[in-house]
Amino acid sequence: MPELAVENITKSFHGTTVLEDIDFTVADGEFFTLLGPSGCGKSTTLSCVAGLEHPDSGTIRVGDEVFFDGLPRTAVPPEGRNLGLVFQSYALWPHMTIADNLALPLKLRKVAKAEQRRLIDDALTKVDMAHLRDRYPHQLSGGQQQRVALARGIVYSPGVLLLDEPLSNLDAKMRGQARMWLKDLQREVGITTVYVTHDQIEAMSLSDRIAVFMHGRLQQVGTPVEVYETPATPEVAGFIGRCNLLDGRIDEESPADAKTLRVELGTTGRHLRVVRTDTAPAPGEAATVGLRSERITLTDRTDAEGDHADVNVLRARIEQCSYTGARFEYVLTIGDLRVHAESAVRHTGPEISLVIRPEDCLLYPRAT
Ligand SMILES: Nc1ncnc2c1ncn2[C@@H]1O[C@H](COP(=O)(O)OP(=O)(O)OP(=O)(O)O)[C@@H](O)[C@H]1O
Repeated sequence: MPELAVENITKSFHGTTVLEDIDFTVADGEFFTLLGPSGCGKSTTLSCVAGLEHPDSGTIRVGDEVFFDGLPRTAVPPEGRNLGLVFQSYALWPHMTIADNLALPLKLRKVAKAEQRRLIDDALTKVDMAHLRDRYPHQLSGGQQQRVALARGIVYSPGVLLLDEPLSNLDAKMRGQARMWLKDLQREVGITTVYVTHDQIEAMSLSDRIAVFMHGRLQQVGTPVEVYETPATPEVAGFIGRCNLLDGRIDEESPADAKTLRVELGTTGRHLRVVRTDTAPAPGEAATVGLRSERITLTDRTDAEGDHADVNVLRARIEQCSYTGARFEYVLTIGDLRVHAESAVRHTGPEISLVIRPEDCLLYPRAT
């Protein structure tokens, strides 16, 4: 299966731009996720790949086969694209048995009867539903209906599987289980998959690579580790995981040649030493520091503030502490800055020390 390429697509609805210059490629067999908050354009992008919507410009192709081209205008209809589609609503026909629901796309493709039976059994076996082939959709649980919808998406061996929030109707526990078998299924079938979700845990645990969308633009494409460890923008850092975004200014005294920079934190009069990056703002310029809540170490010790053998130590006040079972989540204040932190240990405060490694601080120019 050649790669799926989405090249510079733009799309407006009623004069409002909802996709701006979206550009990515999905490799053969890859699990590729479009992730972002509600309304950022994920589903519209998927619909453009499926042929249910047409971009205003750009190109969508699989290898040399062009599905859409703005110039000259080419638009292959959805049924000509050989894609498997599974949506949040399972869209199974209620008056048909599970086997008949799967037979429908095969009949449309004029597959011989005996072959239909073999393909249906094969697809239902893959999702562990072969024993329920003669039931009707209303006789199945939500999770079982979702498996059937997936079996129907792969029964005719499409070139690419497009999944739009397929697990979002399931409860939290079922979603966790469904994630695991979906990943196993995708590996077993080896099918190129484009997956839409606003759930970062789902994206992180399922994907080979993630495309992070915000306001109709692609912010970053990378592996789960890349988007988590080196988010391209403060927005990506803030969307994936729990990340404090602290406004500051690069200290005028920061030496230009050192590996680290000092950032004055807002108006607190406190400083944080952070690792210098290629895109670091110059001394005196406004900066945003991203600090993941789980990378902050909390200690009751009353170490003096400042640099301590390669770590920062800051004193803070505990404003709130919530017990979530696995850990305690804290809201802390450093002067007028609010910081979220977490720990496996209960600290009663009211004063506490934060230990922060410079390499755990993400540094960005502050957006004006
Ligand atoms: N048919 C349409 N007509 C007008 N506006 C639309 C249409 N479809 C989508 N939009 C708008 O385009 C923007 C992107 O919508 P889209 O459904 O792609 O977002 P999304 O990221 O998938 O969000 P969600 O996670 O809530 O489904 C939104 O502002 C939406 O209101």
